[in-house]
Amino acid sequence: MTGNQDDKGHAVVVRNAYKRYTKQQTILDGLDLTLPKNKIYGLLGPSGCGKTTLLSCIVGRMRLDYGSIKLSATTRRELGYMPQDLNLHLRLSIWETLKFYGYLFGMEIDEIRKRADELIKFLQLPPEGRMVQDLSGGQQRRTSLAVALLHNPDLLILDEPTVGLDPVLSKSIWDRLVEMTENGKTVMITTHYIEEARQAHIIGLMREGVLLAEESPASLMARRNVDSLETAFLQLSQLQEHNSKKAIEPKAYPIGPRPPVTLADNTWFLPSRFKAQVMKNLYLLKREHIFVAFVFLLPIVQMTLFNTAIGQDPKNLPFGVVSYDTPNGFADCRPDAYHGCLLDSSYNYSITCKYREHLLKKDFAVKEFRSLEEARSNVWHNNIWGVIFFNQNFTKALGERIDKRNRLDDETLEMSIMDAWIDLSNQYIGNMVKHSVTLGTIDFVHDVLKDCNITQKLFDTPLTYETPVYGSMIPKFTHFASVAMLALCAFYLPTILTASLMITEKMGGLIERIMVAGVTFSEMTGSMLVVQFVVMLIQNILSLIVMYGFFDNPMIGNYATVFIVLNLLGFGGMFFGILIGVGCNTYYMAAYVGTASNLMLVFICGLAWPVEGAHYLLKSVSWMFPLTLTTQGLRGMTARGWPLMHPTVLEGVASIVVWIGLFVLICIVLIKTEKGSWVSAK
Ligand SMILES: Nc1ncnc2c1ncn2[C@@H]1O[C@H](COP(=O)(O)OP(=O)(O)OP(=O)(O)O)[C@@H](O)[C@H]1O
Repeated sequence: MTGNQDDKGHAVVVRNAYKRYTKQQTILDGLDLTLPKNKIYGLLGPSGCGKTTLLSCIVGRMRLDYGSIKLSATTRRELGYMPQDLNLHLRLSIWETLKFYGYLFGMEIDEIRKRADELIKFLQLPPEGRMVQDLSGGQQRRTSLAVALLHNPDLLILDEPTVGLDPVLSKSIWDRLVEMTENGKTVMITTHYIEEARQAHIIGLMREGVLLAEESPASLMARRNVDSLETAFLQLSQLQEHNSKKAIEPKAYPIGPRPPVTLADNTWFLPSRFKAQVMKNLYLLKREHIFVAFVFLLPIVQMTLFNTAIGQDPKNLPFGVVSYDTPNGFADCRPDAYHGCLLDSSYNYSITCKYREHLLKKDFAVKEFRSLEEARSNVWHNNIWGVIFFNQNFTKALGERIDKRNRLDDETLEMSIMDAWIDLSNQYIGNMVKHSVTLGTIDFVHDVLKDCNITQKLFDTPLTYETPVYGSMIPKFTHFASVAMLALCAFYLPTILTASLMITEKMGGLIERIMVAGVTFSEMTGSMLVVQFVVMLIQNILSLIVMYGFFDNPMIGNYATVFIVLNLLGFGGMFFGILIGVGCNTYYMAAYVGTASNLMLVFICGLAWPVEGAHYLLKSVSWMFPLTLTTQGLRGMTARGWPLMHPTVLEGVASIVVWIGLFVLICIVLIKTEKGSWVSAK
């Protein structure tokens, strides 16, 4: 910020400051403020007049719309800030909080210990192991004040530090502030207790976005000829109201440069601040036993549920059989009796008994009906999934069909055919029933031919499927979807965790406070990534163990390379979570974005159904989405044993790397254009 020569010797100089949140209300209306060094400046004004807004702009938490702010402080360490709201991590103890902020300000542990002991005593704080959330409101505010005083800053900005304190403690705080100014410090303080501000060296009376007065309490009262600050303020307010009624032209709102408050250590990355953030994240994680257990249990539960609930063929489906070929129904079926070749003259049994055996082998719950009408009525009433019907003399007709083949009359051919009626309202079960009945019938015919020593191939379609090049002879849906499930979890579990952590910190104003302490976006996200990287590694290991160790999913590739690609997806998920955190200010919004994108990716990226089957327009853009190519690469690695250097796998890796870059880019654009932000205030 620029200033002139007169600004030398001043700790804070605000010139022609304008700020508004909405066009309807101007909060700072060309405000000028001067705070000389080594003084206490008491900023007073009615509730809602803009005191907090002004302080937020001074500490760099927000930016003016127009005007300038100059600080004598050149580094963040020289600035101490106590916001109006608590803005502290509730799940940290007093000591952990002080240690965290101490490290943020580059202090050594011995120094932090010494200052913490002194402040805990001075501010009468409870034992340092107590969590902030378990403190009373007053104790929380005192902890907040301790954080502002911890690093012994040259410039202290305190937003209502004495609210809710008993008068004795309040007085001792004021005494301490006076003492600090005698030792070269400067203090700016807001308070609702106007008379309390008598101890300030300068008073700024703020109203309707400007300062009505800026002078020492004594001269302020003397000039108005009153003996209380309250009365002086009242008089000035009345005068301002009178003058503003006379003003005819509304003032234009200026548009122009608004450089941010920049302090020397506002560098993009400082290892000490990064370390402090990592430490804080670990403290928080350590405290959340149940949450951590949940985070690690989630992939196990997801993978187990997926493998046990999805993709398995339904068993014991009720299926009807009507056989007019057995006069007394299946009661006549005696397994020892119907062995042998049905072409033999001694063969006197219904072959449909054998067919029933094959249906049972296909895990159908076979129900016998004596009439076709009754059976079909049961299909109609959803009691059975279908019915198969055998004509009278089916055994004889089948025997003739095998024996005579090309000399068969139409009637016998017709009699040797079974008819089936199937409920196809449920596509998956219907197809599965059809498939099982067909397979059962093929097995049955093979069995019959074998008993008669006739080569089975004679009655087969002229096509043989040899051992598959990749995959198993009977592919399962789970084999297709297992990789999709892995990819989805690897991407979304970190997304959920990152987005929720960011929004928690954002909503509590925590990010804003640590930002004032100098923490940058890269340090904050970097520290999150480090902690979450470990979480992600464990989650992905657990997912792989359950998916391939406990369940029979195809895995002929290299576990290490699959693991690497999964973790890349995890990084993609983390950066997507950061983007959600930057773009959304509430959990609701984040939940909607997360859920909507999840569903969209499942459909677009070929996770629930092969991309090859999608609409051609969708198919042509599907590859662009984050999970499509990477999942295809992973599928090739697990089911086909492709190495990391296989072109398709490399395409998948490149795709997620590009997406990570894109997420970072969008975050940066959102922050720079202030459309989204990693803090709530703007
Ligand atoms: N994020 C925001 N969006 C819109 N309006 C806001 C926002 N923050 C504050 N305001 C409005 O700006 C005005 C000034 O608020 P500010 O918190 O700066 O006042 P204050 O003087 O500190 O009040 P108090 O003494 O009650 O803390 C208020 O009318 C408030 O409603």
